[in-house]
Amino acid sequence: MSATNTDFALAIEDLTVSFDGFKAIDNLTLYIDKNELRVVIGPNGAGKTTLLDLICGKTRATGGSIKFKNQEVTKIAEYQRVRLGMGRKFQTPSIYENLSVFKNLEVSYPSGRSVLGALAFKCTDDVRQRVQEVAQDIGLADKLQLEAGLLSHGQKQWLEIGMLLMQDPELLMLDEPIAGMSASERDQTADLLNRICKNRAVIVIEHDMDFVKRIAHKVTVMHQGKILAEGSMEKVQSDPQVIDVYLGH
Ligand SMILES: Nc1ncnc2c1ncn2[C@@H]1O[C@H](COP(=O)(O)OP(=O)(O)OP(=O)(O)O)[C@@H](O)[C@H]1O
Repeated sequence: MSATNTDFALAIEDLTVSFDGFKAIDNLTLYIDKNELRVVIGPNGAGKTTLLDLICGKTRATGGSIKFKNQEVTKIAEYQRVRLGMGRKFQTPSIYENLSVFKNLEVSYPSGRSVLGALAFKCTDDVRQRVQEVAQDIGLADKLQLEAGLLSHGQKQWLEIGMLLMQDPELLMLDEPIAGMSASERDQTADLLNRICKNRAVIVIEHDMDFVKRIAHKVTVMHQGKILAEGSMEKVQSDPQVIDVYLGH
């Protein structure tokens, strides 16, 4: 396999990052297909969050390469990666609590991204239509006029995913999306993720194995900054090394 293959949404090769000599990501190679939902699992400190930090540009790699849609992005800034079509959701929601759900989605439309764009921004029919589509996807179509601060914890997480979807990203990264959610919110989040990975690649970091089973096309198991195992849920679950370092605990 080679990163010249244009069929990958994301091609990561020999990626390394050192913090004061400690390799949090150690020569890691990973390929994500278009429209693939990949779940990354592994014990605490395995390097999962650091991997997403490197992909989105929050942290700079010490070595190796990250290609997004066959374009080298390893050295470009975080905002430039967003413009190319990457979206990253962090664990704490960053919604505008005192604006309506509609407004939260509207201000996330790409033309509002620059200061000039935001000043000149008009809520056209295109924007309204996009807000409606995204609201359907995230299950908040009947909550558009509600103040976002009044949503439940789970609904706030979905709204934040919706704000990323407004930009129609081709790669979406989610770090523990069901943390703190009720059982029914977890079920709905699984359905939501299964819906939104139809048009884009999605990488999810998750610890809840029942949830992983419901969403993963493929699972990558990380350990000490490297990939320990990769493949279907069944394959990694029955891998003795994975049971030893992660699932058996
Ligand atoms: N900026 C940094 N400076 C120094 N060390 C760091 C930095 N970021 C991460 N690390 C270290 O890198 C290792 C991997 O951390 P990371 O948060 O990526 O693990 P993780 O797999 O996401 O763990 P968890 O499941 O607990 O979130 C840890 O040992 C962490 O202490």
